[in-house]
Formats: sequence, structure tokens, C-alpha cells
Amino acid sequence: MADAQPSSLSSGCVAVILPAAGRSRRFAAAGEKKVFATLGDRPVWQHAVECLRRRPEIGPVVIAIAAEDRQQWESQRTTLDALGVTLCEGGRERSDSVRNGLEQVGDCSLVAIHDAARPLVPEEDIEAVIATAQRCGAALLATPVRATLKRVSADAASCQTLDRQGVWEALTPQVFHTTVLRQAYQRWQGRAVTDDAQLVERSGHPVRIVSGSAINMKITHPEDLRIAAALLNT
Ligand SMILES: Nc1ccn([C@@H]2O[C@H](COP(=O)(O)OP(=O)(O)OP(=O)(O)O)[C@@H](O)[C@H]2O)c(=O)n1
Ligand SMILES: C[C@](O)(CO)[C@H](O)COP(=O)(O)O
Repeated sequence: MADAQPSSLSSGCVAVILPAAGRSRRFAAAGEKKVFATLGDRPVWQHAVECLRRRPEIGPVVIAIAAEDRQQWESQRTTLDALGVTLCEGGRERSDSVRNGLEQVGDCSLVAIHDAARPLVPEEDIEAVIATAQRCGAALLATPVRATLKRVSADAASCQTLDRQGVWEALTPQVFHTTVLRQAYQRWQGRAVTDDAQLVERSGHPVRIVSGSAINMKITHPEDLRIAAALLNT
């Protein structure tokens, strides 16, 4: 699925930040935070880290966590240590969590941001987005929107069909030269953004799209866990 050349990067040169400090409001019906939900035989976050750890380019891994979840994370200390994960404090918005993580990643030349709630990212997509970011400074995985899209009136009494030509859904990992992402965060004025590429776009640096698999879904709603479980077994 991915479209980049093979990577010749040195081992451990990509630091990873996994934002995991969200409140799982859209997942709330399932009764627990989605990053801790069990998929197969382990938590969602663990799948995400294990997918990344398959790639030799991956170095330090930092997970940004909510203060209220600290005890639950510490109860998984053995697994965290085995996977070489350190924890940092998350923030109110996703971007606050990533910014805190950026202070922890040290001097790796590249940094990858990957949602802890995306447990199924294929290895070849990780490799491809890293290789493209290495060449271009900033890259994200994305997949073309497949559905027919409607803009619906507030009362749902009418709708208009949107043109989906050239519209892609952003995925993660999103990978950047660490200097590029740090600069984008320095210029950030605290306006709401839903991904890191948006901050880099705003800083004036072009962001490359790498076509990724839609299997790399995010757990957002309770039914997503059932879909992910089915995909895990294929
Ligand atoms: N303040 C926040 C908000 C989100 N995230 C993380 O960013 C990822 C993607 O965000 P999203 O799917 O929106 O997660 P939540 O914010 O938890 O979901 P919701 O909006 O339904 O509450 C998740 O791994 C989430 O834990 C984070 O680290 N810090
Ligand atoms: C970062 C992200 O996963 C890219 O698809 C996404 O934007 C997270 O937030 P969302 O509110 O669920 O879109």
C-alpha cells in the first residue's frame, strides 16, 4: 500500500511519541478508556507500541498519559519496561500531550507521532512514512476518502453532496525532522488542531502524503474495537 523507497536509516534514529492522554469521550459507552481496552489478549496501546517496535529505525518511545491514569499505567510497568517505553504527562488537548512528549525525546533526528489508539499500523507503512519524512522533512500516512460525503443541515431535513476529489483521511504515524516539528510547536498559538501535520503546514513547511492502509484504523467508537478484533485475526 505504501509508496516510498526502502529506508537506509540508522537503527534507533526515530523517536516516537504516542499520545494516550485523551478522555475517550466517544468510546465512553464501553466503560473504560480505549487505550486500555483489550484487543485479542492485550491492551490497545501495547499493540500500537509493538507494531512500531518491529522497525529497527525506532528508538526511544514516550507515551503521554493523563495524570488520572498514572496508577493504571504503573500497573503495566513490566510490559512498559520490556518495550522500552517511558511515560510523560499528557495535556488538555492532544497537541498539549505531543508538546510535552517533544520535551522528552532528546536528540533523535526524526520524531514520529502515533496515536496510542491505532493498534493495527502495518510495518511497511511505518517504514514508508519514515523514509519519506527523512527525505522531505515532514510526512504523514493518509488514505483517500472512500465514502460519498454529505453536508447535512442541522435538522437533517436536507443535504448537499461534497466533492471528494483529492480528499484524504489523515492517519498516523506522522513523521518529522525533529527540528521541523519543534519549530512548528514553537510557532503554535494554541489554536485547536487535530493532528501535528496541521501545525507543520501552518508553519509553512510542506507535508508529504504517503498512501497508507485503511486497516490502520483509530479506535474512536465502541464498535471500532470489534472491527479491530476482526482485522487482527485476518
Ligand atoms: N488531551 C489529549 C487528547 C487525546 N490524546 C490522544 O490522542 C489520540 C487520538 O485522539 P482521539 O482519538 O481524539 O482520543 P480521545 O481524545 O481520547 O477521544 P475523544 O475525542 O472521543 O474523547 C488518542 O490516543 C488519545 O489518547 C492525548 O494524548 N491527549
Ligand atoms: C491525529 C488523527 O488521528 C489523525 O487522523 C486524528 O485527527 C485524531 O483526532 P480525531 O478528532 O479523531 O480526528
